[in-house]
Amino acid sequence: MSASFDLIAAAPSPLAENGAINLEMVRPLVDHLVESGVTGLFALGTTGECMSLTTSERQSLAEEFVRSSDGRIPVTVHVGHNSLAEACGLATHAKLAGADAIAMLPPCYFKPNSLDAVLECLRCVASAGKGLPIYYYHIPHLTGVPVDIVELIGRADDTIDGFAGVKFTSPAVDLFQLGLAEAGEKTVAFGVDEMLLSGVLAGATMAIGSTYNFAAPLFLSVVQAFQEGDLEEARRLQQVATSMIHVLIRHGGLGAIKLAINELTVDCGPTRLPLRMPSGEQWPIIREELAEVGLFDWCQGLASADS
Ligand SMILES: CC(=O)N[C@@H]([C@@H](O)[C@H](O)[C@H](O)CO)[C@@H](O)CC(=O)C(=O)O
Repeated sequence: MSASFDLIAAAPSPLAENGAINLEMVRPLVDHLVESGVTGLFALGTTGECMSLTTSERQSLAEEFVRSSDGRIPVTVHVGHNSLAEACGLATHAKLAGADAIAMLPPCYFKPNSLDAVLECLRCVASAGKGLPIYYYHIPHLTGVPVDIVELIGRADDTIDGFAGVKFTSPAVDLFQLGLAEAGEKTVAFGVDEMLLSGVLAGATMAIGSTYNFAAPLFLSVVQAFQEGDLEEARRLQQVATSMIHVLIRHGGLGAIKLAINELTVDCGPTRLPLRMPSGEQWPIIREELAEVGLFDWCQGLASADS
């Protein structure tokens, strides 16, 4: 690839069959991610089921992700929490654990009702992170906290030490903001895998997503085709990726994505309620549909994974 592009895997949190965190599977997962071509990992975010874990479990997993990476790829730890006090504690812990950056979802039960309130929360957590780069995690369709990210970037850049940019996981209608934000020289990490090419066209130079855990080669090919000026090939490859994601959404969304990660890379165990995972018996059907849309043509290593 000519220009640099950061494809970052939103890592699942490995759990044992009884639902307890499984620290032993973190290193095998990180080893796989390092080999897969991703340039970073995002721990304890949505894919990591952050809101279903206790603070102590999140701290233990954060430590193990950092230890397992051992400097091979940067580790960003999501620290957002409905309790700002807990979020600040997680931010300080991430700093002490050696994380490379942190990210913060806004509190989403008692929701900040203005950009000023969002910035106040971000400032608290940034300060607790003691200078760690911090990204605002913008996912309004799940948090119910709408933010104009161009305005947020402008205000945060001037007033919040360590502010590094936005993790932008928002429906298409906001996509125009991404291009404007990129112009502001702050990093906007695009978080909608099924629209990666649209994000790249809008100017994104970083993407964070769940399906990059097992399909990084396919998505890296999308970006490479675009950078080489072959828009038709980039669109064709994006269509394979989007069809793949559609299969997984039809079979259960994040639960099906974690099942695919388990079956195609490293076994990270079940999801925690309220998330549900398709049963193992479903996998041959899902795998067949993934093969039909061409996933395994682009991820050779996966084709050999046990069906
Ligand atoms: C709502 C959601 O889970 N979005 C995912 C996407 O990667 C998503 O799984 C993918 O686009 C398929 O819909 C990521 O943006 C989430 C993420 O990066 C994280 O785990 O924090």
